[in-house]
Amino acid sequence: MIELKGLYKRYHNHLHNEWVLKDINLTIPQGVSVGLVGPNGAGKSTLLRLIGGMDSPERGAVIRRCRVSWPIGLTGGFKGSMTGRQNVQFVARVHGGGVQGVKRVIDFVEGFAEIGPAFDRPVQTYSSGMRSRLAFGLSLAFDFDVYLSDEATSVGDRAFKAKAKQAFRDRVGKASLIMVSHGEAILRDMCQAGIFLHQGRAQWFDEIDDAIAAYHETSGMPDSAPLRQARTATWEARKELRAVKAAHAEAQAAGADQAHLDTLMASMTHKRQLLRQRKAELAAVKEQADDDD
Ligand SMILES: Nc1ncnc2c1ncn2[C@@H]1O[C@H](COP(=O)(O)OP(=O)(O)OP(=O)(O)O)[C@@H](O)[C@H]1O
Repeated sequence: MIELKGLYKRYHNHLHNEWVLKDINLTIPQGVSVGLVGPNGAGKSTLLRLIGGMDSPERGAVIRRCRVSWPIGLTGGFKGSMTGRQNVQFVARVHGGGVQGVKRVIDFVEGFAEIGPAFDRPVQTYSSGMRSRLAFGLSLAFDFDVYLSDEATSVGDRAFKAKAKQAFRDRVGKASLIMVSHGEAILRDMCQAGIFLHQGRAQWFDEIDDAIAAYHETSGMPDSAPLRQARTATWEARKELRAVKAAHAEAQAAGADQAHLDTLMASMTHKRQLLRQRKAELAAVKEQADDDD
């Protein structure tokens, strides 16, 4: 669980002296993945940095009752003159875990980043995509309860993004995600709840769809009734699929008999088909809405 208590944040410079965040009070429950939404400059990245402890609030407190990662893909912390391997080794040592732990982290990052011999070259010779691969691998090498992800820092090519997404999916049930993205599809895909940031204030929504709808509402492009309906139907289908997946994982862990597992598998296939159908319907409604504009 993460508690945000009376958070205030502003930056002091010649351009900026306004509150970016004003009196934010929220509790993020354990195991719930959350998307941060809001317009450019609303303070999403700022809030994520405060949650991760990369920056401190002017007033208030962030109480972390779990292990929280640094923002995934953050490349700023690497030492350019050291190789990828040396950088990873350094972070792994700082985190403890002994010789075996350090070796496990290095092996994981080398395998995950897939940058070949460049792993043994100085980081200052890397392209931004290569740095990003190294940083992603490094974040995912540690078992955090909550991973932070900011699209501003998590660049990478398509194939690599898919790999990172899969890595998150594999952790569902074990860890959760707090994510900043303007990509609504990825937010819907990865998050259950949402925080909508607007004019320094934060509003919590149990459903990411409702947070996105609130954002659309205030940005002057409210969703039409058919679009809202199609979104809700897609959301319901996604929720049902998640529930069956969780039941299957639980049954498997508890050593349930094969017949029960088969029934759950069949149900999963059905729910997947249903979700595909709902997504297609949603895409059609969106296309219609775009044509009407
Ligand atoms: N280091 C900084 N120094 C001064 N001002 C900053 C700094 N970081 C952010 N800001 C300002 O704080 C406000 C919130 O920025 P932030 O990056 O948190 O917003 P955001 O919602 O993540 O935006 P975007 O969607 O454009 O990425 C902006 O007005 C920005 O200019």
